Amino acid sequence: MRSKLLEVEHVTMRFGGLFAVNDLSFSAANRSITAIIGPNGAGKTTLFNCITGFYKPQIGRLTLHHDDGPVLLERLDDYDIAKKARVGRTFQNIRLFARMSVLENLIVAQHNTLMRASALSLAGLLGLARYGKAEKLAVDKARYWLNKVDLLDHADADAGSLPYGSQRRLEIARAMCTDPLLLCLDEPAAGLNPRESLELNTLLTGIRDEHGIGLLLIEHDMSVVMGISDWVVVLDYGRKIAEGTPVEIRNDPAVIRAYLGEADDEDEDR
Ligand SMILES: Nc1ncnc2c1ncn2[C@@H]1O[C@H](COP(=O)(O)OP(=O)(O)OP(=O)(O)O)[C@@H](O)[C@H]1O
Repeated sequence: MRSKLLEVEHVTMRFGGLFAVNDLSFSAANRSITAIIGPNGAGKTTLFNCITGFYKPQIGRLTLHHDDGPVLLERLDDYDIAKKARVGRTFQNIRLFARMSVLENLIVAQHNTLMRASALSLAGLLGLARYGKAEKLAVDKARYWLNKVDLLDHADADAGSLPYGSQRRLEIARAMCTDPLLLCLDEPAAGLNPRESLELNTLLTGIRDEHGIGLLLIEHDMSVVMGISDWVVVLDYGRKIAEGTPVEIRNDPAVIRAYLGEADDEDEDR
């Protein structure tokens, strides 16, 4: 069943006099893919940075609905947003540990769980059973996600040596290893060729359908947005100008105007 997972209420983020996000409200459901689209500079990444704790919005509320109650994201420190609120993220510019192996990148992502099991490393150092079990689970989970993103054969390669499209998939696997309830993806299709974009669509719909989490997606590639989104929110100059299903958004005059930069009536009258 789809229920409200993320609620964004009247969020405003200003940089000096510039309203990067301006009185923005919408919600994203669990078990669904919500795309945030809009022209360059519309405020999409700033919104992600507010959700993931990199920025604190000056106004507004960001609520993540867990089974056992709501979590107010803007009140948490950024590291707690991943750990306690269970919000995962990938970045516009890939941020892997390039000199670590593909598998190691996924183990490091689970460092919180391993640290807990090691009682802050003493048990780990002593090789206690609890730590050994947690370590095995971490490796199993890493291998599960490597298989999902078709990188199991490259587990021992340096992450930095992978082709670009594979690094993008590895970033998604790394985020999934943290067991997020909400996965925020910042332009996951950037730089992918059409075949890789199609594979990405399959991966993301699989995550939605098999793992039952919510995905929030910033994306310029309309084949991805229109192909896999359940709901689309459109921003322009920090404000929401439309939201709806992909079909509704494709035909929305305000959206077409924002993207094509059509002259408004005032300009036409001159
Ligand atoms: N740290 C900052 N300081 C000042 N202005 C900023 C900062 N971050 C973003 N902005 C401005 O806020 C506005 C929104 O930027 P943002 O990066 O959120 O847009 P975007 O929709 O993600 O754009 P793109 O599609 O190009 O990535 C832009 O005008 C940008 O220049």
